[in-house]
Amino acid sequence: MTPCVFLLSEDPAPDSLAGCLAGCWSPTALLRQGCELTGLRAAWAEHPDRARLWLLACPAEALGGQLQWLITQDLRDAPVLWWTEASNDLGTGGAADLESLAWQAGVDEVLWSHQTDRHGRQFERALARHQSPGSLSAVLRHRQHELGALRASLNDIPAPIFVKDAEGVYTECNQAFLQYIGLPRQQVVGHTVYDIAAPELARVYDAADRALLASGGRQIYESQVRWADGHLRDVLFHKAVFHDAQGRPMGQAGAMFDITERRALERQLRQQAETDPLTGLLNRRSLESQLIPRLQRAKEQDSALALLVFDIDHFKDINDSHGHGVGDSVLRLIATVVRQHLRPDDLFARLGGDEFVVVLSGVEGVHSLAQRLPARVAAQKVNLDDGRALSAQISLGAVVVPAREHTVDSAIHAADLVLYEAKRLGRNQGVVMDTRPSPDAPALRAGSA
Ligand SMILES: Nc1nc2c(ncn2[C@@H]2O[C@H](COP(=O)(O)OP(=O)(O)OP(=O)(O)O)[C@@H](O)[C@H]2O)c(=O)[nH]1
Repeated sequence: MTPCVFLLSEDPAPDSLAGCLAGCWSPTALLRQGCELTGLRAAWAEHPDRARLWLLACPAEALGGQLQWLITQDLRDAPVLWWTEASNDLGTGGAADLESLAWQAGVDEVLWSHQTDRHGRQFERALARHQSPGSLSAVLRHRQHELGALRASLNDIPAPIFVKDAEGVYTECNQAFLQYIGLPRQQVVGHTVYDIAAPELARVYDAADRALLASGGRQIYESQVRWADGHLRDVLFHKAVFHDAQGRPMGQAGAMFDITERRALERQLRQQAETDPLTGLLNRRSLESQLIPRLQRAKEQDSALALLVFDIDHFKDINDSHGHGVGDSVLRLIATVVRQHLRPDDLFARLGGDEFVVVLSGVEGVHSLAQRLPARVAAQKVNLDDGRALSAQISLGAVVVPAREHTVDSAIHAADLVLYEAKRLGRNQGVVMDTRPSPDAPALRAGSA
């Protein structure tokens, strides 16, 4: 049966194509895009029983437009072959990319000009492949259409999406994924995470992939991904295993959600909720939440807790004489000075106003610290606007108490009582009360700066 070939082409069609077609198909069956639409429709309707085929001869940029035109004219019910000139510098990868692009656009088969001979055998074989409904080619065409449509939809989704086989080789990904990691498609599809990510991150992804394949089902986890600009971003992965007809895992598909900004905001909110904004120290609430488990551990080990409470002497006078701004500077300076004398595991909090608490990670050194801190604080100066300098002093009460006898509040209260004692003794000094049941433990020791 003589095929009815509808050629959509630049006008005129390339000579090389015309030459090829002349060998096999009647030129009367060729139509050009420039022809009258009514003429084209008439020609289309005239041959309903003959094998019909669209032959597009256009540059890659025009392909999508031509296919779209066929669809909008309701003329897209015959196979579409795309005849194209392969430029010499395209290379194998470039040709594969172009074919993939053509399939995504809805082309059934790509015919390269250099492969078509002057007798048109290429065209005949392609026609035979595409006109037999049960042929492998028709099935493949159907699949390619589906795949093309799927790829087009995946590319419309803003979240990066990827598909891997059971060996962890990427078999598909969308445009957002390529943009996210900053790699071209050919460096991703056909490769594994070890080819596209730094080894330490690749190991994390690979372990998660293996765990998911072993367990089946779905997986949601957070990890970091190096973005195209080189920065690490926080990413939430949603992944699922897919199976073949026999239920064997074939691979996994995943979507990535960038949660970097959300995590940063959470960190900021958590920090605001846990710290005193003026000094950056822990606030009362987070001191309690960190001290409760520490106290519990000390109880289990039947050990002691060393806790210091201090406040600024006559702080109200500083505020009244120099203003709240200077008072704030004094609070910040004292926080900085005291922090320099603590270890990383010590807890340091501003309870409110001019009252601070330190919980030492061990009891040793509490006496020397209690005596040293008032002297160190008194030695510091806050510069005033008028050129003068102001120094502040603190009074400090410290307790060493058996953990089993105390709650957080009672331990702070015990230290508060010792602080009053320091004030009563003349301020600007630290006093320590050790209530451990030890015969040689000194009950009360005071020291001034
Ligand atoms: N600048 C400043 N002052 C504060 C802040 N919070 C509380 N205050 C002030 O701290 C002062 C605490 O005063 P008092 O509790 O009377 O203590 P004091 O004057 O240090 O007296 P003694 O403790 O007996 O030496 C008050 O004037 C509060 O207004 C703050 O965040 N910044």
